Amino acid sequence: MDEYYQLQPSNPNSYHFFMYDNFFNHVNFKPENINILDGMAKDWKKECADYEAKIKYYGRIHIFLGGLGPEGHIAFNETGSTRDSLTRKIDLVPSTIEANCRFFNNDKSLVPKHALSVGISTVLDNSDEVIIVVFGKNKNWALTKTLTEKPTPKIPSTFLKTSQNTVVVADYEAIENNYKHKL
Ligand SMILES: N[C@@H]1[C@@H](O)[C@H](O)[C@@H](COP(=O)(O)O)O[C@@H]1O
Repeated sequence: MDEYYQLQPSNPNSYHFFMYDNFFNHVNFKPENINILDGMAKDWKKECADYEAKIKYYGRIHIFLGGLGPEGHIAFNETGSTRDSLTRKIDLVPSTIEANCRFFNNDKSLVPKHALSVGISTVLDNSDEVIIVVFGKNKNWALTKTLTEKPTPKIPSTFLKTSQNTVVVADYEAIENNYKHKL
């Protein structure tokens, strides 16, 4: 769904590396059937447009499987992302850089400041099913807002409610919080 901008695929913190290390290296997918945004693309606009075109060419995505950012992002759709957003380059917000610096020796200066990401429309309008997994206490706020707020670009995950085909899977820590009474 997303990749850091200008981070080599061989970098252990890239989503390329993560996906190969945790999944693709253990299954027998044909390489030509693996499609991850190229964060190193010289022309990021073309890369993003080509990604959208490829999805349209194949018809639909059967399942999007993603997580939830601490301030309510889906993939890297940060605050301000609109319901009709498509694949594009995104400026990461401070809370995302803060949350992800745990993978970069806890050094915020090492976290890329931009990413390529599918948009909200890309996810919700092109898929049969969206599964969002939400684990941990630091997702309390975002999960509560996702479930209780009206859809708003301020918290892009609230747009999940505009699709009939979204399933949220959360652990107890993500649900049990100060906002529990509102759920
Ligand atoms: N770009 C990714 C998102 O796609 C992911 O949803 C989020 C939450 O990940 P996790 O569930 O591992 O906390 O982290 C990053 O910001």
